Amino acid sequence: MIELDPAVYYNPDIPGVVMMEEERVIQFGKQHFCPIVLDQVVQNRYRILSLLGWGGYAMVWLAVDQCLSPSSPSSKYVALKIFRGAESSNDEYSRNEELCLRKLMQGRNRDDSGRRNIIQLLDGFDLESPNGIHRCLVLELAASDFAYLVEFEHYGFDHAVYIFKQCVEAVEYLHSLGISHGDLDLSKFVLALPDLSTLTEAALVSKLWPPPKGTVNPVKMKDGSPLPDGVPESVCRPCPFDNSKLDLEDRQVRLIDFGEAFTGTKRDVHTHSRNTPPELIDDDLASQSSDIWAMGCMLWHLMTGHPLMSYFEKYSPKDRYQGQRIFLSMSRQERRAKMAGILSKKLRAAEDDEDIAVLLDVLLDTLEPYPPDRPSASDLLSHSIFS
Ligand SMILES: Nc1ncnc2c1ncn2[C@@H]1O[C@H](COP(=O)(O)OP(=O)(O)OP(=O)(O)O)[C@@H](O)[C@H]1O
Repeated sequence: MIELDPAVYYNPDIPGVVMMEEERVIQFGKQHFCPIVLDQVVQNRYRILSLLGWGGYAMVWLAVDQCLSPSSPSSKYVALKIFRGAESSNDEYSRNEELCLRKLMQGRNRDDSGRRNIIQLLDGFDLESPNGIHRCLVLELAASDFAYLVEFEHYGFDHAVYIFKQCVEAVEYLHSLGISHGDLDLSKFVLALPDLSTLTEAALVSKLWPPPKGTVNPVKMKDGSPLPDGVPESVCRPCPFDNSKLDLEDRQVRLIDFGEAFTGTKRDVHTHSRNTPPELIDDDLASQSSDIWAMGCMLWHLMTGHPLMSYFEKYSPKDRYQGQRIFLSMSRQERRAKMAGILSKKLRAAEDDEDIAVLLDVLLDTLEPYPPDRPSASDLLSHSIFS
């Protein structure tokens, strides 16, 4: 039998490794990701148990806090969001996220609906590697994000509305403190976990899929030379929680990733392209109303399992905003008719069904082309869809 070499090769030209199964390049080198391996202890305190996920700016790891004291505000198991290396500890992107989270932790009352739907920041520190200074945020640990979950789970109308209401509450809380998220998408809402602190490490890790140790690939150089500084000895794939192994009676939602957040209005905000509002396509200013447009796109995604604008695209578009442009070229009535047809099939209901009518009202209001015509997050909360 031929033995397959499990190694992945570091390519200094990228610089990074290509993760074939994930169809992704993970960059290591100056100002790229921090070289972290499983079982490593970070800050003499957090031992790494698994990779949970990655984005453009950071890798997020599951860790156990080895220095937990009864007075500590932290939890036994946490998520460590470790940013790319920066030249100084004042990196704009990570600072922005941290400052915003700190403001959100301090604002309004602890028990406010909305505040509890924001991921908790527990601590923050700098970590040095040959790749630079990495800001590291210690966050409340959560399960998978909803963009991933809707691929496998179908939510009926009531369940989707229940989840969406929590998303709106989180955004209303943010907006009440003058902050816009700037990058709302289903992938930014994660499922809260029940208290797992009584579990042993082995029991906790058994709730992840795939098992983390099985995803580890050694990293080598093609020519057999030693790895350059800043490249980890091994890489692994994300192993999020497997919902079927969790007790998730009451589905609570948490909003994550405040790297694009801003106050007031802002140009050049990097939204997910499937949720980019018309004002940003036109290179105009983003505002709280831009978040509301994204909420409309998300509500559709949650109800149907697919991004809204993909239903408006024709063939394989070269223009990444083709869906939005076609959507905007239609009148409100034409949009309503097209969306009603799709929703009635997806939700197995008649086009004039009451649930569909109220859902279409929310969708069309949030997706008004002109930003001032969209409702605020607090207007949305008093909509009859939630009553
Ligand atoms: N607190 C958490 N608990 C569990 N998993 C998390 C947590 N925070 C983030 N993740 C996972 O890590 C992934 C990347 O996190 P995040 O979106 O914050 O990174 P990012 O680099 O800022 O992303 P982007 O490039 O989209 O801005 C998420 O999609 C999610 O799967």
